Amino acid sequence: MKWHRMLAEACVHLLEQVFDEGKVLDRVMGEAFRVHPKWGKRDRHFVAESVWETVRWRRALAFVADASDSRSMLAAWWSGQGWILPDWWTWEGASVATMEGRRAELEAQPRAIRQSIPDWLDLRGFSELGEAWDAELTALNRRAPVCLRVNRQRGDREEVLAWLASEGVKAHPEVKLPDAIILEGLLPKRLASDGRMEIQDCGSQTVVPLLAVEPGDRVMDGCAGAGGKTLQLAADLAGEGELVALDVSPRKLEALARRAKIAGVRGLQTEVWNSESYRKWQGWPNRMLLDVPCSGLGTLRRQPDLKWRLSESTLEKTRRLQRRLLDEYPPLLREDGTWVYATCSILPSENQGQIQALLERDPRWECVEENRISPAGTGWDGFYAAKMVRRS
Ligand SMILES: C[S@@+](CC[C@H](N)C(=O)[O-])C[C@H]1O[C@@H](n2cnc3c(N)ncnc32)[C@H](O)[C@@H]1O
Repeated sequence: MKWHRMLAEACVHLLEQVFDEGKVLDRVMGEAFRVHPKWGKRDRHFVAESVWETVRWRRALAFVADASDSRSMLAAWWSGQGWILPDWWTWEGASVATMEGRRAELEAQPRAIRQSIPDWLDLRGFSELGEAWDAELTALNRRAPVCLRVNRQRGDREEVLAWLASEGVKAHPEVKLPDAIILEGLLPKRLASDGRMEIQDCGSQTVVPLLAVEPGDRVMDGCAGAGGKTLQLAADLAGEGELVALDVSPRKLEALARRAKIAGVRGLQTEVWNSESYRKWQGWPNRMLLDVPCSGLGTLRRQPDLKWRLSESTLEKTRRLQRRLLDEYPPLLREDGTWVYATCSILPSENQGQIQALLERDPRWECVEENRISPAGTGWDGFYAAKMVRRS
């Protein structure tokens, strides 16, 4: 292991932005790579892995180091990799030898420490999921591979796999899903915006098929964001039918429009949700996706900083928004319409709990199918989707 002092110090600076300033890890890393174009592949790998894994294992590393400052936690992470720390690396916490002993004690610590999550979240998860919570946390603490969804409008999976192989990218199909490819490394940046495929986790790819969109449908994506699922809906429409993507964020809709152009999507309208939207779209869609804002707990593998930013009060605020969207959007549907409620959470209070509560306050609806993607059961991100129709 060859140490570069500037890179090690950069890790501290990045961790402070995440832990002390509450910044989003993914953005912090993206910005760091942008302002340090001279960092080579190995440098970037060292910084990304050190920072990412220290964020993921923050609490466990603080236990091992017996201190919670970033330098100590990094020392705990690096020494845990078997690396000999350089003399110039100083930290407040335990010595490397003491850390060895404390590492051996980690398994006997309470779940919140060994699985590295805040106490309130551990209580919440256990109260909702019971014994299954521990296994879900284990799965959510693993590193996630890059998953792709083949854009069927631009080619089939075999063609994309052959093309990736010709570009030197190792990949294999996910046999349980029709369009999914799992990479055995990272996707080179120059291939990412090709339009033949989108980066989309396997769990996420299970939501849109539940809506059973067919060419000719009028589809509304009510919380489209930057359009991961809108593009999948467009592929199901195969250029026949209409698709409107709504969101409260103009910035996300602009990103969606850019992605849609690259993917060759036709007939897509985007609209920032406003006071007129409700009247304008009344009775228009026969298919609707409501991929609502949620805690994002099912995606902790990909955004481990989330667990340090969430709180019981933000969770409650999110659940209130989910309830409001469940009341506001589905009445827009045509009489014979079908809609799907989805989250990337594994908490029943954001999932089946919201659907149950809706059925109690509005008996017009009926849930005809549910899909719960457990990270422990699948190795994918956690998702929930409920297919809803009007009660006959
Ligand atoms: C889970 S994200 C959507 C992710 C997206 N469907 C995808 O697959 O990439 C939820 C989205 O709901 C949006 N949102 C929040 N409040 C909304 C509202 N009242 N109406 C429409 N969208 C809203 C957020 O801006 C966010 O982009």
